[in-house]
Amino acid sequence: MVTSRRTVPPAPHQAFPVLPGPPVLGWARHLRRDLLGVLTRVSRDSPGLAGFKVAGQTFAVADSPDAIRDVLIEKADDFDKGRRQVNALGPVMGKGLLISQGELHTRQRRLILPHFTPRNVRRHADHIVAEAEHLIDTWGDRAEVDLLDEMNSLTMNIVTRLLFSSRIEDDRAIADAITTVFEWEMYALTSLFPIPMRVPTPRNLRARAEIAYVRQRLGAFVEERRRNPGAYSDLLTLLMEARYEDGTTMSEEQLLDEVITVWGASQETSADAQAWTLYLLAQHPEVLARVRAEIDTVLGDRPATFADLASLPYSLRVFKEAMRLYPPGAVLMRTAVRDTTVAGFHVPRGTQVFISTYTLHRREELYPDPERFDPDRFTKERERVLPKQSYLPFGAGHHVCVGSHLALMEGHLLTVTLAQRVDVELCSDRPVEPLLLINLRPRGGIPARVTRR
Ligand code: HEM
Repeated sequence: MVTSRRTVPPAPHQAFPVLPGPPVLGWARHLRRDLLGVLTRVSRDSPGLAGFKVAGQTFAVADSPDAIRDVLIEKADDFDKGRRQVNALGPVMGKGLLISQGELHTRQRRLILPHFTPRNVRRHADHIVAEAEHLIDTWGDRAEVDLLDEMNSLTMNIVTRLLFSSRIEDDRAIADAITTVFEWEMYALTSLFPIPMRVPTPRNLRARAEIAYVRQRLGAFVEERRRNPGAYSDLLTLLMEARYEDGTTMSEEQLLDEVITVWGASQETSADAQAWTLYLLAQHPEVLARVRAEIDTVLGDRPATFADLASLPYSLRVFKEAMRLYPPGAVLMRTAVRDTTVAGFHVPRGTQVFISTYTLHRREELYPDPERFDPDRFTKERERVLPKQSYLPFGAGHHVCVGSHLALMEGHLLTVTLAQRVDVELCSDRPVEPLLLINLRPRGGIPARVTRR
């Protein structure tokens, strides 16, 4: 049965509890080095909203369905993305959807969302499976690989193909550039006093160069399209042709910001989710056996199509459960723009709130024995009785993931295709730790042997 940890509601205007920390700088050092650790400690006895201090400033952590519902939905107008987040992500994404706000955000979402409805993402299913089969071919009969690298190049090829009808062949350079950019963004998000990008420190100069590289690589696709209109029919074409209510199209700059946002928001998240899914399957042969039994019945040896997915429910549960344990968007951030209340607690204007899906997804009262990998938590019957906002791999509210239908379809197809075609054996028994680098990736990658079945 699902129960709430909090039994007595807080008195009106009561402050949320704050975790005692080291004197003076508080949790500053931990914030940079081990944000997940801090969130886990804050969450331990938290009534859903609790805080920790960094150099006299209080950060709040929301990780119960009630508290998260208030921040992201009920009182969403009392929060914005905050200066820290806009400063950290703005140099890459400009005014793209993920960090734009207010009217611009509403207008852009209206333009972009129709291209990602369940009906419209179906057409990408065959491309996704073809890219997975192509990757598996490159492994031959047997190979030693890093699953994270491989999933990164797979999802990069998928999104590049959907957006640009093309491949980014030398993807290592762009993947490394993205890692450097994410490192800079984490620094800007979690440092006490991050030095703004415009100041030419060695760290900033390195990040600037990589950002310029990524924007230039993706910008080249847009330029090519301008030179050859009519030659393609892909997501970029649809975004270029999309019209606002007044009949105009996106400006050149806004288009590039949105392309980079969609590309950036979809690529690494999907790679991390898939790498964690393979990792968990490799450790749970009984789960893998059920996935394969389902595949044998429905597909045999033929490739999966969109039409098969409804008959492969267990494989989808596996992917969902992997994202419960390792949600790529493990921490979302918001800032209170006025005094407000969250889960009954007073939250002063200016408070930065970490929405921790990582600890939400591990709350014992929602997910008994939370560390256990148990895909049957997501049977239809059990999903139906989960309280709303208990499972948030795609966030919620105004900024909920635009690509959630595409991401679920992609994760489902890739889980099926990889389980169908290869055996995965981990090279080490040591548990792989999660690393929060904007997204939740496996720290140090996942070395593994893949063998064609
Ligand atoms: C497993 C894969 C994915 C995960 C876990 C994921 C997760 C998320 C989360 C948690 C947010 C909300 C961020 C916030 O509230 O601050 C988000 C936003 C977003 N996602 Fe995804 N995402 C995934 C795949 C995709 C894909 C395939 C696309 C491609 C279209 C995409 C595009 C976006 C965009 C554009 C936003 C910003 C929406 C807005 O701010 O209005 N994502 N995603």
